[in-house]
Amino acid sequence: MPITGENLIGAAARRGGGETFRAVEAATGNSLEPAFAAATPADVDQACALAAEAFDTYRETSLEDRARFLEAVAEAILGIGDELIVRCMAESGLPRARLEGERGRTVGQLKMFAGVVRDGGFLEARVDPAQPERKPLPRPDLRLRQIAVGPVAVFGASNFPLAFSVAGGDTASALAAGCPVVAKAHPAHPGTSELVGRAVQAAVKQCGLPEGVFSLLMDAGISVGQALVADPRIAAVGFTGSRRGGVALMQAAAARPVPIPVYAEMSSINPVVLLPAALEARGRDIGRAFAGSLTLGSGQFCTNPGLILAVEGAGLDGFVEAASAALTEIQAATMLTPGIHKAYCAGVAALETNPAVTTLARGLAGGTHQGQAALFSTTADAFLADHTLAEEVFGAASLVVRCRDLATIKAVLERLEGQLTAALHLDEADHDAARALLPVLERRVGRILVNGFGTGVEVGHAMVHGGPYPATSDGRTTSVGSLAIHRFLRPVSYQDLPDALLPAALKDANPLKLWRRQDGKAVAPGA
Ligand SMILES: NC(=O)C1=CN([C@@H]2O[C@H](COP(=O)(O)OP(=O)(O)OC[C@H]3O[C@@H](n4cnc5c(N)ncnc54)[C@H](O)[C@@H]3O)[C@@H](O)[C@H]2O)C=CC1
Ligand SMILES: O=C(O)CCC(=O)C(=O)O
Repeated sequence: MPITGENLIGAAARRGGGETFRAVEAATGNSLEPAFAAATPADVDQACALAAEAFDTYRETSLEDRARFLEAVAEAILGIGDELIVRCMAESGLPRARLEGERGRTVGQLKMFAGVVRDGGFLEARVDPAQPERKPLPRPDLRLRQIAVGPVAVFGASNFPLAFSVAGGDTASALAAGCPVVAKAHPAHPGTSELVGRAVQAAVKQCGLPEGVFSLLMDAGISVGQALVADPRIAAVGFTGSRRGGVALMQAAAARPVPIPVYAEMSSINPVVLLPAALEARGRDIGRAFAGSLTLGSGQFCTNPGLILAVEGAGLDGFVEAASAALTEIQAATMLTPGIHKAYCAGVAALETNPAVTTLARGLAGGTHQGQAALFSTTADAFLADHTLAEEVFGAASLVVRCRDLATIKAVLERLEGQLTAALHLDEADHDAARALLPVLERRVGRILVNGFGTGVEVGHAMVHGGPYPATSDGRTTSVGSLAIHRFLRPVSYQDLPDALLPAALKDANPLKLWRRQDGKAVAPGA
């Protein structure tokens, strides 16, 4: 499939009239063909108009048709073949195996949402039948279902060019909810975005859906994104990226005459707590495993373990020695963009020159665009006194905070901002200590894990990839897993509507065969 550099607006592919830009080969910094042209305000307007036009038809597609559409998108992505992986490797600098795995995750995610749609449970159908005889007042017939919120703007992430981009988790969950999507391609991988966008476009056509169900807009700057979020037809936003970008979109969305929700996944340093018995028994092993997680994908994961908390002592020394030894042998790896590499180097330099911080280890030095791993340490007092030490350094850098005792670990956790994940390394003798930390962690993070690291999010029904601000803009939700669909739904009640006018999910005969809540109790279809 040739990459043309066009915007995909409904069923059309049209060259933008805005500024031109080229993708950059991550490893060399060289420009790649072809030239892309940014969408114009008229393109944004048309994509939003088509999305609004498609909305009422698309949101009432049958559950089976919508599920088949999601599966068709998955098949179309696979149908691109190796060309997708090759282009994505060039644009992102990520290795083949990682991108093949990420493609599998993207396709699996779409198929999982197809299953969620077929199941129909997300509609949360509730029926409170009328009670005309109730005293002192009769009760009306009340029924509730969830409906799609409207067209959703999705911002692809730089660090997951497939699973968190054009047809990634935000798009899959929005389409599953019944929302048309207008995607804004990340300028770090426009060719990958176009290939995936064309696959979605083809699936829309193949399934006979209105063309406005999906559009894809290009821009190397921020004006298309700003226009998209400001457009009155956009009803919600999905975003993964920097805190600055996410906050800018939150502000743009809040400043509209009709504000809309922004679901932004932003920064996180993902504390890892090493508890004493585990540290004593296997500190070195944990250190080696940590070095692997830290440097995965050149550290460009928002789940990257950026902060280690432990009580000082021989166990922690063993961890540090083993982690440092492993890191000094790890090759530097190409980062996603020159900008991200520059930001990483600046973050590392700030830690290196901070008088309260000691450099424990650096990975092997690399080429111009390669990130060199870094491990630092500081004391709890210094960490608590300097808020810059708690800022995300996006890449393979981490800070060990030496604590006096468990109470100090708890005090540090209490002071952290919201996080996506927290990991506890523990043995049975650490259970009491862990029990004391769990309430703090529950308040601070979206996912708590034991004897592992947060990198590599499982896509499933019980996953939360979210967390309190600034990990995300709205800690009540997740951007990964089936619960993500709820970001793009809202409940509507139907009072005393005749059966003929009720949506199928709520009709007396329950034609969709849904589990429903009748008077608050779960009732099986046919019961
Ligand atoms: N925590 C995380 O998951 C991630 C964090 N980052 C951090 O973000 C930095 C920059 O990386 P990017 O991927 O380029 O993220 P970014 O936040 O700068 O950009 C992401 C997307 O949002 C758009 N955007 C950004 N600011 C905007 C604004 N004010 N108005 C409208 N649209 C806007 C961009 O055009 C792009 O499409 C990295 O160096 C890293 O520090 C990046 C990726 C993931
Ligand atoms: O660790 C993962 O699998 C996902 C990480 C993520 O969501 C991100 O880096 O943006």
